[in-house]
Amino acid sequence: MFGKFFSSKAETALNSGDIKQLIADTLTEYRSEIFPGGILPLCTDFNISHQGKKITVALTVPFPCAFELGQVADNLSEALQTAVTFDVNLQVKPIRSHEIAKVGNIIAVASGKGGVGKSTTTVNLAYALMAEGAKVGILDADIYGPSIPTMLGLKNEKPTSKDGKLMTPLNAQGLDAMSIGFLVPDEEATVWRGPMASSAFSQLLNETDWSDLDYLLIDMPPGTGDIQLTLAQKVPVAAAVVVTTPQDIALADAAKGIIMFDKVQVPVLGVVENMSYHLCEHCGEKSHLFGQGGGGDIADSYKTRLLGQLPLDIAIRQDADLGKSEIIENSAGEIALLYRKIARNMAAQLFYQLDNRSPDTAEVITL
Ligand SMILES: Nc1ncnc2c1ncn2[C@@H]1O[C@H](COP(=O)(O)OP(=O)(O)OP(=O)(O)O)[C@@H](O)[C@H]1O
Repeated sequence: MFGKFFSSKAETALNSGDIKQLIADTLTEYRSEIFPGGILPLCTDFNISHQGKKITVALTVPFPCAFELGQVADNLSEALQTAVTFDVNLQVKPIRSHEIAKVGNIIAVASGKGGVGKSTTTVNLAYALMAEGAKVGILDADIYGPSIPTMLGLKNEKPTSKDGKLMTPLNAQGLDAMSIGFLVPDEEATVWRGPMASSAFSQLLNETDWSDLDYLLIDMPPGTGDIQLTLAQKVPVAAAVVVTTPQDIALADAAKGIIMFDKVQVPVLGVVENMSYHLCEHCGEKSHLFGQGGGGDIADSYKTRLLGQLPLDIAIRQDADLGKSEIIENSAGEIALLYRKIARNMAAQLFYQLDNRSPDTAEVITL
């Protein structure tokens, strides 16, 4: 794209009109998994300004995508031999209306089978969405085995209340977090029966003073029984993501999860295949310990998509145990980038699946 433009301009220097056109063309013609129709047609605001040799492109986008926009800005800087920075304003539209103040889209993270890494994935996707530019909260609905407090490094913390009515969520390096594990000892919640567990969960959701959030991720209890069905029905969930591992038994349960959300008319954004492969730390060879291709097959069979695959990696397990996340600890590492890609896919899917209006084309404002 750049080559075509520059060769047509031959030896002449680019004026500010040319630069504006090049940036607009680049953003219009750019294609990727999350921008199948380009970037500019999705922007509700777009403005280019020059300060000396620096060019700032201000744009408003409907889902978080900081990493990809950063790459586009780098390519433009190189092509124009001038520093191009994007000033990104994120405006995520709430898809489903509900009464929970200040919360945008609620996304359930579910798994048919226990132990597939659902909570680990929820925490990392929450940090990944944040790294991509969104304001994010996490609500632990895994009443019978709340692991979120440990994974966020908040094991012995307790929420407080400013007004004696609403609880202030805990802050985990920028994430709003709430869990039954903050309020009652694990042994106590384990013996609760279905109705008590679901009313405790409703209270957590409704009586928390959430910050302004673009997304609230809910770590669902594993399985597809009554409690999961009740939660899926009662909570105003905009969409769901199903986490699985590639083993047949996990895939069969993941399918049940997709069917459950279908039944309650909650759209499934896609499947995340966790522990997909292991990379040998010596030779770098990829081995598929639990089988290959299962997540993609199940996504195809149930007309959803594979949002991404994550390795079985000791760093993921160690971080989870220590209340850390690769997205913060090693933000440029391969694992952090994989989670961020899945987070972008998930957010983009939510936008495309549920917002089928043909997007307005933003006007290009003069330099
Ligand atoms: N990709 C991964 N690589 C290595 N270890 C992982 C990975 N994902 C999860 N784990 C580890 O697997 C174990 C189970 O993970 P986790 O608690 O997230 O599963 P879960 O599906 O939420 O379980 P449940 O809902 O049944 O409590 C944890 O020790 C976690 O650190």
